[in-house]
Amino acid sequence: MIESQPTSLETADTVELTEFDTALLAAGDPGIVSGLASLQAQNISAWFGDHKVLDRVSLLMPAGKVTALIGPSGCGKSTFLRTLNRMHELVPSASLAGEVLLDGHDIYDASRRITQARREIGMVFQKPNPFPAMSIFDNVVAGLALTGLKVSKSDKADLVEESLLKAGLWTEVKDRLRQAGGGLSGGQQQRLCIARSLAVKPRILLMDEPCSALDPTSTRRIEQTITELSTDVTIVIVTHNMQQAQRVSDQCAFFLAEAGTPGQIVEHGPTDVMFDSPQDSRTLDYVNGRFG
Ligand SMILES: Nc1ncnc2c1ncn2[C@@H]1O[C@H](COP(=O)(O)OP(=O)(O)OP(=O)(O)O)[C@@H](O)[C@H]1O
Repeated sequence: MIESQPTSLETADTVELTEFDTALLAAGDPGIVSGLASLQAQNISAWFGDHKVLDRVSLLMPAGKVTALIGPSGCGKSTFLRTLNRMHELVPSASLAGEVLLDGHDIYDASRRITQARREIGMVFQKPNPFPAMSIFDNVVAGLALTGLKVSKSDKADLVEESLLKAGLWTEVKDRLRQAGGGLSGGQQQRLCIARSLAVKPRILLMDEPCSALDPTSTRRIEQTITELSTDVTIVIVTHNMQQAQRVSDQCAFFLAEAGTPGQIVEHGPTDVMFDSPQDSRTLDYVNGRFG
């Protein structure tokens, strides 16, 4: 089959909530379900303008497991991650081919709304990005309005506690919930961002190098949080830290873009196999730090 680049992003959609979205969400959209889910990328290709950066990448990210995306700089890991919750299309020149199945349903299907994908598939970024002047409490619930979810005032307090507990931050902040999020340490801010993502009850959590701006102690605390979360939410994490991939992930996918070609997955499999006895010598060289 010859693959052609889409002339425009057929997935182009508005990020703003329409009245229709808000009404459906408030009414309890039957299309939005909760609970553990798998994510399956099928033949994902991605472009920025004419520059093809991913070539027919397929990967199953099983429910309740942590999948680590590893590989040298520029091989398309972050781009791939951003195709998994429809963030790639926010770049004006971006285009995409392929499917991303959330529990078997394509998130790019024309009948599905972009807000639904964003609610079910949350994301935590490299640099902690809480709203600095906003209170810790308000930071946690900030995502509710953006995804159109309505929660009563009394339920909000429970949701804040539950989300901070899951993110491993509750005991450190429970007595200062009304203080500004910007007053927390970098590691605490990142756990606050995790709590904010968890408050909308995502089924998948995407994490793009979530510890790269943190010290070793904060990094270990986030890794512990990732391990605890994986019973509730399927996690996909991009990391350059091979020890971290070994510590937190159940399976790894090794990406490579050789000699200017678009990124592809060289191989993927259980983390211990990928580190101890991978099939491809390039994987062995990479995980042993011989390049990248
Ligand atoms: N917004 C953008 N516009 C144009 N090109 C981009 C954009 N973002 C990424 N690219 C290009 O896409 C390719 C893949 O980049 P990407 O950030 O996905 O790789 P990566 O493996 O995540 O790299 P790193 O590990 O350094 O973060 C690179 O060639 C990069 O220059």
